Amino acid sequence: MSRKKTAKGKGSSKSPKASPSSGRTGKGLTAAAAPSSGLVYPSRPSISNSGEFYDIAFKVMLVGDSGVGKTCLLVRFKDGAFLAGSFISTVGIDFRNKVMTIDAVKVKLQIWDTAGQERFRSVTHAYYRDAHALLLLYDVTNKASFDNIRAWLTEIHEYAQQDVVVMLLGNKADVTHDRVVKREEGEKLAKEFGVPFMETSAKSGLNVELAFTAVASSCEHLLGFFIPLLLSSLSEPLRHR
Ligand SMILES: Nc1nc2c(ncn2[C@@H]2O[C@H](COP(=O)(O)OP(=O)(O)OP(=O)(O)O)[C@@H](O)[C@H]2O)c(=O)[nH]1
Ligand SMILES: [Mg+2]
Repeated sequence: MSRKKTAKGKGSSKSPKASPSSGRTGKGLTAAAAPSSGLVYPSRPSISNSGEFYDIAFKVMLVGDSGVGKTCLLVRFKDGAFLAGSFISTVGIDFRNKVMTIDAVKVKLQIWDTAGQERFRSVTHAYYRDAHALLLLYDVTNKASFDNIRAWLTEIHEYAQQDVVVMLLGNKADVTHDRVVKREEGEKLAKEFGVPFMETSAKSGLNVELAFTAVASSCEHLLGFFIPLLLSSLSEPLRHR
């Protein structure tokens, strides 16, 4: 079943044609982006679409087979809710923003929710280049989605930046009876590829906040690089926060 999903949040793109780099030089930003990373570095705290101030922004992409729970994970993280009911497959690509505070720095995550269906793969490829981090999901109740992780990693290496942060997530960990991929198998695969791993559940909320926090923190190699610049140009209100 495949129905077109409408964008809900203020930060959502209205069509799959939204520019992959739309957050980089978005309205109100004076972005001095790193040439290779595409890091958004406002010269002073900027304001997100939701009206929240932020200091720095990262683009995170959710990728993985259709049905693994990418959209549900994003909705759980953004809205704290679970999309129960019939499966509405994502068409093209969509994004939502969320501002988090990490080490006293307001980090805006622009999270791109991609369509897992093969027919949208070329659309997704165009967005890899600008991503700072990728959350690669499989479904612990779907062996094929786990087996396809190698192919996803190959694709990531082909299209994403070399220093992109990748994290492997085994989603639907709340399901016990239909589980076909053991936690240890996920751990082993992640170890083989040298990426962090955790199991999540968009349904129960297990590790959802943690996964996004971890991925944002892992972007610290970018953040760390820019921190001296960031601190030197912070406006007074932020210093007093
Ligand atoms: N039990 C359980 N079901 C989940 C979980 N996450 C998602 N689902 C269900 O899995 C189905 C697919 O979820 P989606 O989030 O739409 O999957 P997707 O990866 O976005 O799929 P595409 O948009 O086609 O790429 C839906 O029926 C969800 O209700 C979870 O953590 N636990
Ligand atoms: Mg989806």
